[in-house]
Amino acid sequence: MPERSAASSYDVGAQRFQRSVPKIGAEPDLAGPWSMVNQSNSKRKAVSEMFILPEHMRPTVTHNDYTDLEIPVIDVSALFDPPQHDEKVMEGLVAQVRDACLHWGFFQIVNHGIPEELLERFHGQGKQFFALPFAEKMKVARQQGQYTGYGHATVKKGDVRPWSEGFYFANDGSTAEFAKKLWPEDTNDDFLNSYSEYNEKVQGLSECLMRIIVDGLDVDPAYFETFSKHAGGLLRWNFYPACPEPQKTLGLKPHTDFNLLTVLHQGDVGGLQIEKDGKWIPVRPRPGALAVNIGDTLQVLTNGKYKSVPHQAVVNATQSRISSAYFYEALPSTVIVPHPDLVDENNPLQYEPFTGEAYRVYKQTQFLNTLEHFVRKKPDAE
Ligand SMILES: O=C(O)CCC(=O)C(=O)O
Ligand SMILES: [Fe+2]
Repeated sequence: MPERSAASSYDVGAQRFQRSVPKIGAEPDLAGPWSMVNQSNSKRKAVSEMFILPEHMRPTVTHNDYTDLEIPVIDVSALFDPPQHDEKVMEGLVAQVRDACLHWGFFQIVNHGIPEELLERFHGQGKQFFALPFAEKMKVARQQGQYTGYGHATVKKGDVRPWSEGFYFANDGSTAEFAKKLWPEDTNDDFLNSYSEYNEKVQGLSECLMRIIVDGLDVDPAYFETFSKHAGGLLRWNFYPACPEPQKTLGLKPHTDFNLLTVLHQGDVGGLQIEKDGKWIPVRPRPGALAVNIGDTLQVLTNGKYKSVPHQAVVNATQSRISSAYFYEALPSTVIVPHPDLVDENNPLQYEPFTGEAYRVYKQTQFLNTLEHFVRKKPDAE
């Protein structure tokens, strides 16, 4: 249960909704970062108790147990090449994306226009950052009420620790501040440049993806502009050190993402798993490809038509791994309400209105199934 809560209400059309919304209570978990616990002896043979999950929560499928199940891989070059004016090619792309959103909530993309060199350069900076001594990294620790910096925004005191560390970036000047704290003598241009180049490219790509995702819904696209017009993104590096007992812990516990859509650079080591029909499916990394998943906000805007896919990250005994997740999201203050054209007698309104802010806060208390908190109660239960 949240420690503190506040009532908040939104007016939407003629209706007024009241929600109990927890305040930002999650303290940055200074007891948590992986390197603090493991700084003195990262080669130890056993995993500290605080990372060990109860048996029923442990991973059931290893990081590289790839199956033949066809996770969609979509060539999106039509977004950039001259064929974008060729209706047939665009229609084909929209149809593939629509199919993936309906059946998977997830797909991989190739020929997406972000150079592999840039992906590698940005990851290289991540590797250097996480290799810094713990005390150095703590100079940029996430502060209470903030979403940027070093730490895990979704981990609370008392949780079993994830076998990972995170670093959150926002495009608001905080990255330059972090660079100054980490490298006061010389602000490490490579760190700042690779972040801003990658951020700009991945933001542009997310905008294009959002447009083709919306095109596949066959509804008035203008409605979505309210949410995507001011959309921005939070970026997170996830670092998963090699783990002596990978079967007892998880790099990231099962969750859905909160936002419109996520563009993930998996790196070249497996670890990402998505849930499909009640089974965990490892996603085989493809050189240069990016993974895309639908987030909870888009699930709500489509009134549940497109599903936000549950996913998790497992770790392995020999290789560390780094991933970068770009969370393309509506302005946190925007009230999220399903598209009216997707609500009818056969598809009743599924969610109560909420803001991204309220959702983010709630996510800190409940990592998986966060959206359940905002599911509309059946009229007879009201
Ligand atoms: O690292 C991964 O493969 C998954 C990352 C992820 O799910 C996240 O950052 O939300
Ligand atoms: Fe995620």
